[in-house]
Amino acid sequence: MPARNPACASNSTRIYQEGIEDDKAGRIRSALAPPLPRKHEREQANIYARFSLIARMDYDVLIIGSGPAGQHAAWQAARLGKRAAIIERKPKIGGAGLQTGTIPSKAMREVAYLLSRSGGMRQALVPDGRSRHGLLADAVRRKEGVIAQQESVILQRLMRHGVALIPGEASFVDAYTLQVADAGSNTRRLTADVIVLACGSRPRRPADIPFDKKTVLDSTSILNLRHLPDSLVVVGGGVIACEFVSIFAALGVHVSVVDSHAQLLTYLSEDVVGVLSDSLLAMGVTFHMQERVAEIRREGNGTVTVLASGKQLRADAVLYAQGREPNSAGLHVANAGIAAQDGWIEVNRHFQTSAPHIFAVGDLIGRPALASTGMEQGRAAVLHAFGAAEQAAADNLPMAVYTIPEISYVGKTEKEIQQENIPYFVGNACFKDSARGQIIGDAQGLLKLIVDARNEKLLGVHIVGEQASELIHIGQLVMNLHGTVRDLVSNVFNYPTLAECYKLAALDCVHQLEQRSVP
Ligand SMILES: Cc1cc2nc3c(=O)[nH]c(=O)nc-3n(C[C@H](O)[C@H](O)[C@H](O)COP(=O)(O)OP(=O)(O)OC[C@H]3O[C@@H](n4cnc5c(N)ncnc54)[C@H](O)[C@@H]3O)c2cc1C
Ligand SMILES: NC(=O)c1ccc[n+]([C@@H]2O[C@H](COP(=O)([O-])OP(=O)(O)OC[C@H]3O[C@@H](n4cnc5c(N)ncnc54)[C@H](O)[C@@H]3O)[C@@H](O)[C@H]2O)c1
Repeated sequence: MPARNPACASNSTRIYQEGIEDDKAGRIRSALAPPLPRKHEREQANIYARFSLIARMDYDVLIIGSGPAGQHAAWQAARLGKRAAIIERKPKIGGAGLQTGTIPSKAMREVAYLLSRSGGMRQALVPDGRSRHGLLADAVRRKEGVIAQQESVILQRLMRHGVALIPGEASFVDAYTLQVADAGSNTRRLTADVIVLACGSRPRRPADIPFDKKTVLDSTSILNLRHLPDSLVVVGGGVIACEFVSIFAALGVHVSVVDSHAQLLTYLSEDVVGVLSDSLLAMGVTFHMQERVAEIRREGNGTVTVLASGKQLRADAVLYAQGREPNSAGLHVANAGIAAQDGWIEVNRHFQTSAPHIFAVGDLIGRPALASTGMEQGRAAVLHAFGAAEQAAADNLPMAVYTIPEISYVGKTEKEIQQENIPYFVGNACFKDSARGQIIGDAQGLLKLIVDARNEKLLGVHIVGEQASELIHIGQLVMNLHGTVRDLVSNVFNYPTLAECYKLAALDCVHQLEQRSVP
C-alpha cells in the first residue's frame, strides 16, 4: 500500500491521539506563540510525522466518477474490505457508459437493427413519416427502460458492498484531500489513502460549431432527440459517427457522411470496412470522403454544412462526432502534483499517476477508451493500490463497433503486420457459406483469420456480420491461450452456427499451409 502523506492536514483529517482531535492545536500555537527555535521546529516535525502514521483518513479509497471505470474500482475495493466512496457530480450515476454513451446508443441501435432485419436483411424500411417518428419514440423508450434498469442494478451492487455515494464535483486541495462541491454550493473536504480518478470524457465541441442540442448535435444531445429528422449530416468517420449513421439510416433518415479520410474507421481492415460501407450505401447513405468541413451554420429550421471543396449540404440536423476530450479541467490536478498531457492523465502500467497513491483509469487516460477496458483498469488499479494479487492483464483486447452490420476485431490488422515484416497468411470464411449464415440471411458477413506463418498462431481476427461482437471472443481466447489455427480445425462447433466459420476459415488457412509445403 502506498505510504500515507505525513503532510496531510485537512480540517477533516482526524488524528486519534490523546486529547488531540485534529491538527488545529499545532496551527493555533504557531499563529499565537512566538516562533519556535529551530530545535523545537525539528521536534514538532517529528511529532507530526508520528501522528501521521496513525492519522485516519476519511476513506481508504475515494473514486471520482461513477462510470464503468469508477464503479469497478469501487466494487473491487469493497470486495477487498476497504472503505470506498464514489464522488459523482451528475444527478444520476453511470457516466457516459450508462447515461450518454454505450448503453443508450446500443439500446437505440437495437430498435433500428430489428427494423432493418424486418425489412429484409439490412434493408432499411422507408416507412411513412408518422410511423418513423413512432420508431424514434420506441427507440427512446427502450433506451430509457434499459438505463433505469441498469441504474438500479449498479446502485444495488454498490449498496450491497457498502460503497458510499457522495454527490458533488471533486477537485484536489492537495494530494490526499479532495474538496467536494454539491449542487447547492455546499463544500466539504474528504481525505483518502488512495484516490482513483475515473472522470471520463465528453464530446469535443469546437467553439466555431454552433451546437444547440436541437439541430447541431453531439453524441450526447442526439440521444435526446424527440423528433426524427428527415435528413442528417454526420461529420466524422470514427466509431461514434459510424454507429449513429447506421442507427439513423436504418430508421429511414437520409444520412450523409463527411470525413477527411478515404475510408471509414481508418484503423480497421479495408475488406471488413468495405462490407459496412456497402451495407450503408444499400441503406441510402451518401458519402463525402476526403472532404473537410469549413463551416456549419443553422439556417431556417435546418442546417447548412459547407465543405472546404465548396459543396453545401443542407439537412435537418448535423451530428458532429470528431473525437472526445478528457473531463479533467475542474480537477485541479496540479494541486496534487499530477502530470497531464492536454488534460489526459499520464499513468504507468499499474495506472498510477505521477503521485503513486493516485490512480487514473478509463477514458481519462485516453485510448482505448472503452467501457470494457475502463472496467478492468478500475479493478486492476485498486488491486495494485492495496497490494492484492494482480492477474496479468489480457494481451489481446477486443473491440466491437455496433454498426449495422456489427464489426469486431482482436489483435493486429494486415497493415500492421506488414509494417512489422511478419510473414503471415489469411484464412477467410463468408457467412453465406455456412448453413447458419444462410438460415439468418447474412450474405455479406465475413470472418477473417490472420495467422503467423512461422508458428501458425493467430495474429488477428476480424469479423463483420451478425453477432460479430459475440463471436470475437472465441478468437480472443485462442489468442490469449496461445492456440494455433489447427486448434480451431480440430474443435467441434455446434451446427449450424456462425461460430463454425472459425473452422471454415481455419481450414482455409491449413489448406494454404499444405499447398506451401508441397514441393
Ligand atoms: C456514443 C458512445 C457509444 C459508446 N459505445 C461503447 C461501446 O459500445 N462499448 C464500449 O466498450 N464503450 C463504448 N463507449 C465508450 C464508453 O462509454 C466509455 O469508454 C466509458 O463510459 C468510459 O468510462 P469512464 O468510467 O472512464 O468514464 P465515464 O463513463 O465518462 O464516467 C465518468 C463520470 O465521472 C463524472 N465526473 C467527471 N468529473 C468529475 C468530478 N470532478 N467530480 C465528480 N464526478 C466527476 C462524470 O459526471 C461521469 O459520470 C461509447 C461512448 C460513446 C460516447
Ligand atoms: N462500440 C464501441 O466500443 C464504441 C462506440 C462509440 C465510442 N466508443 C469510444 O469512444 C471514443 C470516441 O469515439 P470517436 O468516434 O469520437 O473516436 P474515433 O477515434 O473512432 O473517431 C474520431 C474521429 O474524429 C477525428 N478527429 C479526432 N480529433 C480530431 C480533431 N481534432 N480534428 C479533426 N478530426 C478529429 C478522427 O480523425 C476520427 O475520424 C473512442 O475511443 C471509442 O473507443 C466506442
